[in-house]
Amino acid sequence: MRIDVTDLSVEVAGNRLVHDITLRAGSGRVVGLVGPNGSGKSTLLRCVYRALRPAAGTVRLDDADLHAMDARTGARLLAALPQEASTEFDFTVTEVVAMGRLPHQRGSGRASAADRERCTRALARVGAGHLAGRGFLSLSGGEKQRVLIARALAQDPRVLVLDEPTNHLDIAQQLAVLALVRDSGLTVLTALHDLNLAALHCDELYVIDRGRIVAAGPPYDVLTPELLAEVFGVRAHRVRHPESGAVQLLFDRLPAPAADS
Ligand SMILES: Nc1ncnc2c1ncn2[C@@H]1O[C@H](COP(=O)(O)OP(=O)(O)OP(=O)(O)O)[C@@H](O)[C@H]1O
Repeated sequence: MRIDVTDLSVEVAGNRLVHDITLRAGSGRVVGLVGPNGSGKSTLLRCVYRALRPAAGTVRLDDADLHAMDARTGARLLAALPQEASTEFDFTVTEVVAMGRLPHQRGSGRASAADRERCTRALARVGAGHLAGRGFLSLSGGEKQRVLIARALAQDPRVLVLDEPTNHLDIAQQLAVLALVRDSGLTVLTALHDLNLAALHCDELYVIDRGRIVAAGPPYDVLTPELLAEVFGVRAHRVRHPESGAVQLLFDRLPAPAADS
């Protein structure tokens, strides 16, 4: 299933934070959204997963307008990992993951054996099966993140929208989660801070700066030293991974501008 964002603008409290964004994640593609702090990544993604309504423009899944769908239909197609997921109550891990099944349940809303099986499998896929009986609030940041990814997988969506899925994860878990996301075969739109992880795991990248898309394409074409200086204010040197050949970046601070004499 394809995600098409067309001419999307988003306003929060009367401020336009995201301007005229058009992007596409083709079916089964992993598309990364990168940009400096405060550039609008979360605001854009929140509108894609319907926590915000667009001020203008559309988000479509194949040809269906996501913001015109009822909540249950939308939740069967799209699962999200928000950046700051708050669970106010101390649910168990099993209960949190089971929330992912709600869009599929009718009537009593009771989980079936098949629902429970899906939840167990989703937890196992993120290596968190041993946490099933724990209280969610007692988990470490990385453990919480994995449980929330399991909830999104248990939702059995066609499309995943992820805001910083590697937050709080150690390096082994970062690589494991991104490999899992890739291997899911789902269409993925994900914000990532780590440009090297983005280069390794994404088919295409969109770069957002001050609420506007400023570059798009395959990682090697997008992550140029010129763009990284311009948008992120860093000096970057590109190398090839010695085994995979993937582009990787080495960073330095840009030299300070010469003082006026
Ligand atoms: N409710 C709000 N009212 C006013 N400004 C807001 C509000 N929410 C977000 N902003 C501002 O909008 C801009 C974009 O925020 P957003 O969270 O989308 O950026 P981001 O790219 O996800 O940042 P980060 O990488 O730091 O997570 C920021 O300058 C932020 O301060």
